[in-house]
Amino acid sequence: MNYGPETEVLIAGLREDVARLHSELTRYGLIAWTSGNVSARIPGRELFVIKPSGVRYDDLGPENMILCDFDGEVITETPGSDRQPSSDTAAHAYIYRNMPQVGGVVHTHSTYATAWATRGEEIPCVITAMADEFGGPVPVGPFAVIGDDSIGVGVVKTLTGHRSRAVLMQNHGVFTIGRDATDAVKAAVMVEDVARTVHVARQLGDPLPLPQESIDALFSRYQNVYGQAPEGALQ
Ligand SMILES: O=C(CO)[C@@H](O)[C@H](O)COP(=O)(O)O
Repeated sequence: MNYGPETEVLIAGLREDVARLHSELTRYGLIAWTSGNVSARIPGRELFVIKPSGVRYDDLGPENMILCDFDGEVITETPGSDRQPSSDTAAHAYIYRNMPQVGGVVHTHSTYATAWATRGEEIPCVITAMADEFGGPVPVGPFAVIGDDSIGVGVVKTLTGHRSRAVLMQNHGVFTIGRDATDAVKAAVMVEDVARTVHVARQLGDPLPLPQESIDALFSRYQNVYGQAPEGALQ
């Protein structure tokens, strides 16, 4: 299948990005063995690229990322199409179909965030870094078994209209969304960081809540002012 020169260049670039971004999950200790996955939407097309299922991270490359449509079907006769796509492909596809502002999706079983998910407990917004990055608590999504739309349905239901780009899927792990795949990977890194900090704080006592007006002000600054080229909140 050929989508024309402009789209083919986009697809090639996103294959490179998604393959490289998987190494960020190992770099930040967010995955074990072949767990987790990253995908990126092809702008302007009902297509996305995602990792192949169960392939070691050291063996991932642009050529084995898999191009799928928004029904989660592999586009045949494209690089990587000889393998099975991620077992979360249906979830990623559902998110792209139902959240047009989302350009990237990440799933991990990162330790501290997944520990919060096992309790079905949201991470309370008690540090300024959470206000900056998530605009409030990191919410919990419903328990859902892998393999069909149900995880995607839970992610979309929880995150639509929510400031957070991360959701703790009960008894399973983390899903994050972003403007692009890099943004979603950042959310996965940051949710594990804050999950760990708040977990440690809770071992020593009761963390003090942040005033809502401070959370709002911190989120607005971080999303609209912080850094070199702020792009504003995702939603
Ligand atoms: O949670 C699960 C399996 O229960 C999956 O999300 C794995 O963590 C990654 O699967 P692949 O992307 O390699 O298929």
